Amino acid sequence: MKRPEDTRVVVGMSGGVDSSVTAYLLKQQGYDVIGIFMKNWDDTDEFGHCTAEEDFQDVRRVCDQIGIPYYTVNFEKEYMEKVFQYFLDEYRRGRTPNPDVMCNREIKFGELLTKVMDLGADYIATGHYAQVKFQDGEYKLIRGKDTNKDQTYFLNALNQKQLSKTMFPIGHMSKPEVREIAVKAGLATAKKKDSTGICFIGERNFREFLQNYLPAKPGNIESVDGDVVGRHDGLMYYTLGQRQGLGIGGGHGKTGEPWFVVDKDLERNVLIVAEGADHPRMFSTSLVSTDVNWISDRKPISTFTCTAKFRYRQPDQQVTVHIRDDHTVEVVFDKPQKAVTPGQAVVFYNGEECLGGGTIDKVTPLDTGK
Ligand SMILES: Nc1ncnc2c1ncn2[C@@H]1O[C@H](COP(=O)(O)OP(=O)(O)OP(=O)(O)O)[C@@H](O)[C@H]1O
Repeated sequence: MKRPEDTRVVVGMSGGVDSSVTAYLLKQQGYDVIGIFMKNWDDTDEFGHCTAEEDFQDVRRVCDQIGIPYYTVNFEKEYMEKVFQYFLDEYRRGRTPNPDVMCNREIKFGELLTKVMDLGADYIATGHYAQVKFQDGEYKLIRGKDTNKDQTYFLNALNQKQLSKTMFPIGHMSKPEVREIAVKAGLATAKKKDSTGICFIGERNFREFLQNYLPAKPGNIESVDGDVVGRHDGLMYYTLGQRQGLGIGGGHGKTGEPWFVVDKDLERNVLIVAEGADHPRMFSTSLVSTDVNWISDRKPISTFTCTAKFRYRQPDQQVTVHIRDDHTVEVVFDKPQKAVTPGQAVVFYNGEECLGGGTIDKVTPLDTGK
């Protein structure tokens, strides 16, 4: 084991409070710390205003305060090719993608990690709420201690090589603890608001954003009984389980309850809706994923039980995983699940350990006898 002063750690700094505290703590612990800011997206608006530039100014301030050198790297081209194209392709296929999983695998722990190693670093560190532990001869990805903030869901596509080079220095803390450290240390970002939403969209209107890249194809909205109940302005704007924005009002239905999206018929360009938040058509009993990543090199080879999440922040659900081949699994739910959405990630857990995950490809609807 190298001593901290001989260990170079490059911290991915976003200009937010979490990565600021990450850098601060590592410096306090005596590591040779360097800050690095990635620019992945040009968001300069018509007034020349750019949030990436403001974020970089915050990185600069914090690094000066802590007394560490900092760099900036531009991965706009790589981000466009590896994350944004995938994001658009998934929407084209009528799915609801999760760009954060891809960004972690391809950019933060792909391009950035490679760059960091070029800078002669031993480790990359980020402000993710997750933990890496070396146990039984391998690296394990463990949930962040703050269950409210745990980000292992987005880190499910990492492998042993990436985890062996990764530190999550705030993973054993709660968000209020992290803020308190930032305040006590007087860091420039101590009071900065948390970022929300998909990073390249930011606070912008999602519909307007998507419209710039994908042509919207209007079509019919049909009820589960096949009646036309309205028009939609493009399937990509809707996600399964969604209530608002159907614009069909009441009066068409049988029960007078609000309408919810239960399916998308891509071939006919039809949005299928049903009345009521718990309509049986919204439920499924199993799913298939064809791009599963197992974090351990000792991959499961036969059926096993564990818990899983089908969306971020969902409570864990009990499932049985049937291994079909190296990357394909069928996941059978103990209880029918609501609005399991193709394109989103299914992520597996054994207690506190994240085992890996994949993209939800197909779901089996609950047999409603219809
Ligand atoms: N533009 C960037 N450049 C370098 N590292 C980044 C960048 N964006 C995010 N990261 C790293 O990835 C981590 C998780 O990113 P996420 O977008 O979830 O940020 P966050 O939870 O809001 O954290 P923060 O408060 O640091 O912004 C950050 O803490 C940071 O270490």
